[in-house]
Amino acid sequence: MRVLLHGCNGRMGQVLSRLISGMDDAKVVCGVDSNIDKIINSYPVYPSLSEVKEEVDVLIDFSNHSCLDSILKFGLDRKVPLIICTTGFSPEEKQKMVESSKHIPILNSANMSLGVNLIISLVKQAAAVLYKDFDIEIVEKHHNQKLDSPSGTALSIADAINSSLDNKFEYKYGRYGKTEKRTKNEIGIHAVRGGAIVGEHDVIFAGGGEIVEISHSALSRDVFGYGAIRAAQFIIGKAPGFYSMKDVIEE
Ligand SMILES: NC(=O)C1=CN([C@@H]2O[C@H](COP(=O)(O)OP(=O)(O)OC[C@H]3O[C@@H](n4cnc5c(N)ncnc54)[C@H](OP(=O)(O)O)[C@@H]3O)[C@@H](O)[C@H]2O)C=CC1
Ligand SMILES: O=C(O)C1=N[C@H](C(=O)O)C[C@H](O)C1
Repeated sequence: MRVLLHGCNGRMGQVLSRLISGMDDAKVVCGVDSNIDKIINSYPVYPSLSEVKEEVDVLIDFSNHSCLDSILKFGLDRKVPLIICTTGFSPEEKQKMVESSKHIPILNSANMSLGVNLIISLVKQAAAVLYKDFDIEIVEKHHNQKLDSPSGTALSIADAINSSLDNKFEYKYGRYGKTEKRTKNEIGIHAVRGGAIVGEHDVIFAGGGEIVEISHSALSRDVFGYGAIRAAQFIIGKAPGFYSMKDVIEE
């Protein structure tokens, strides 16, 4: 598998470089990063996708949401499947991905770990049983270099719960300045930023007499890296479409 790493000099790009360098059946053939002076790589690195000369089988992206248009253009022009792991996309940007996936296979997931994708199905089950009597709050914790808040994973968890309950919940991002009581139809979403926290998500179902918590802690970025590699292996040869990690795990 010939991989193009988009965002190759970032934290996740470097994890992917290391993991793929230890594989016999995969190779990073080139990378793209706006910061080309930062790191010496064993493969060519370009400042933009328009300069890439190599033939690749898949593009794995861990960069910034502002790169979306150039990634979609590259995928569409070169007929290359895309694994988009970046977070912080607006609803309009997500819609652009969906439109492009009519022509090429695109997988987008805010969290590539097996564990988070498992808890997404667990929280849906829990919410279906508990939602009438329990308040639902999500707390996410990440390192102090993270740009987007709340995390893409926290939003995916909230969306999973909400879509399984007829989208009747409204999201409340923190409660600064609020002077009224919590209502039944809200999901609270809270972001903590500090130190080197890799990524933690707690989904709290708080009832009158008991609390149920479903939590995930990433102990290393390698879990996201392994998930992205598995997703890349999955998507090569697939028909155009919009895929998720659920498709990878269930194959
Ligand atoms: N789906 C998942 O499982 C995971 C998703 N993520 C997401 O992946 C993204 C990257 O995370 P992380 O690696 O920690 O972030 P980093 O900031 O460490 O890495 C991003 C890299 O992309 C580069 N970059 C930024 N803008 C551009 C551009 N326009 N063109 C080319 N390269 C660009 C950055 O360069 P510069 O330093 O110059 O800005 C940087 O080197 C985030 O959105 C994060 O939330 C992270 C972990 C897991
Ligand atoms: O920026 C990160 O680091 C992470 N971002 C993702 C998110 O926003 O959900 C996934 C992971 O928790 C790490």
